[in-house]
Amino acid sequence: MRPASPAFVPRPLPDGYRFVPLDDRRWRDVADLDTWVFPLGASTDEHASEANPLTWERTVGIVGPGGVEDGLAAQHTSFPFARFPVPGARLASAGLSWVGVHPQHRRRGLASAMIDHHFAACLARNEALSVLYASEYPLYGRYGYGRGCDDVRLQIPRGARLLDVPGADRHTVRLEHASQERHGDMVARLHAAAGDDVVAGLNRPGWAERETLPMQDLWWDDPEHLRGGFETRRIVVVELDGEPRGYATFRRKIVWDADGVQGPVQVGEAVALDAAAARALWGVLLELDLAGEVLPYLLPADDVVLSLLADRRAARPRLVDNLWVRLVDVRTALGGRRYAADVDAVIGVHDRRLPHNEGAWHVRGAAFGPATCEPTQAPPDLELDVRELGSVYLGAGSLAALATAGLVTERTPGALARVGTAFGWPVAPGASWFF
Ligand SMILES: CC(=O)SCCNC(=O)CCNC(=O)[C@H](O)C(C)(C)COP(=O)(O)OP(=O)(O)OC[C@H]1O[C@@H](n2cnc3c(N)ncnc32)[C@H](O)[C@@H]1OP(=O)(O)O
Repeated sequence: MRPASPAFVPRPLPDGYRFVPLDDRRWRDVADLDTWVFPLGASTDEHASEANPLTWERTVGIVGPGGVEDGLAAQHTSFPFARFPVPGARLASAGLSWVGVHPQHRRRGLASAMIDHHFAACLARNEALSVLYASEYPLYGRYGYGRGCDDVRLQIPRGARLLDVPGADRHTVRLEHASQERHGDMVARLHAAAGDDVVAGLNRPGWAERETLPMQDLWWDDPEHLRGGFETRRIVVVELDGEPRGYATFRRKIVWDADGVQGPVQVGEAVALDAAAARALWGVLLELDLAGEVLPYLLPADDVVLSLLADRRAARPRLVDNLWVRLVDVRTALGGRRYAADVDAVIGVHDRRLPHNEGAWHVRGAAFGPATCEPTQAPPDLELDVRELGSVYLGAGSLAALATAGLVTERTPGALARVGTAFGWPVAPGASWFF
């Protein structure tokens, strides 16, 4: 054991600002600030008429010196992921989102105070992790978030050849307008099943489910200003003996030019329960008439389509940062995941913001079995900042690579290889939807 750490004291707001709780009556103010923060092209009225994805008790505003009448100076919310997938397990986590400061009030510490407020709320709710999509890459490292995984974006030429998979041609295909009423349950069921058991009992870390109704409403909402000239959302469902085995949402846009008629097809979320279903699904997506290229995004870095494409290079794969991860409670987070190799190591963690995370942690567990994490006074085998821990936590990233950049220090020879192997995971992490 070691002496208790000093308590976490959230950074205060600048003079004249105060936090305010928000509820349904403030939805228009929240939507209005959102139009200032994210210039999406919707008017306040249009934005306020869209599905409200917020859980109010997790949504906090800031008002400035002018008081409530001046509207909101800043706001943030978080999505409740009670069952967020981490390697081999699930942990209560908070999906931080809607972080925004009115341009009138920027660069005076409002966001920093909000992030501390968020960490305090996570600790009070026993959420060991906070995860997010970063609007701009440099924003969140300073708060201890690490780039937890990448997703892959593709530009697949229409008609690109796919490898044959036995049984694919036994599937039937339905092409329909995507509808929450009609497809909501099927999509939720297949999405969850695809993340739980990617292969032989291995889950996909980061594969966040849309756990609450507001999250589902957010995903299904299809406002015109977010379509960028594309059609309304469509869905392809592949079935075997009448049972859905995969789906993909997509939108098309027609382009008429001197080369003829062609256009992009955006693929929103593509999920299949096995290789044959995936082959059937992508076979349809790549053969849509009047298409030039097919543009899936938010695919995990090991998505099945990458292995099915006969010419992967022609699909011009590009890696983009997906979820960012912050260990708010290192002890629960390190003890709450599983490891891909036996682990028995002391990890020294530096955390300038959350003092209870600072210090040495003894992590023990057998390969793919439950693990424990206890504070210790033993000397660390490895030392790193909590940000680097976030970037390897979901099983992507590499401690060795971070060490080459001086971001991880090996104190016990061999620890980097052993612990780095244990932190990996055979299935690439990634989330399939923006929150
Ligand atoms: C999970 C999500 O919700 S992602 C969405 C984030 N929101 C957006 O991108 C919306 C547009 N931007 C904004 O609303 C604001 O500029 C925010 C939220 C990014 C920052 O708010 P501010 O109140 O100005 O930030 P604050 O004054 O607390 O600055 C914190 C630090 O971040 C830095 N910072 C702020 N904005 C940026 C930026 N766009 N790029 C790089 N650094 C930035 C500041 O320089 C400061 O650095 P320091 O800690 O070294 O002093």
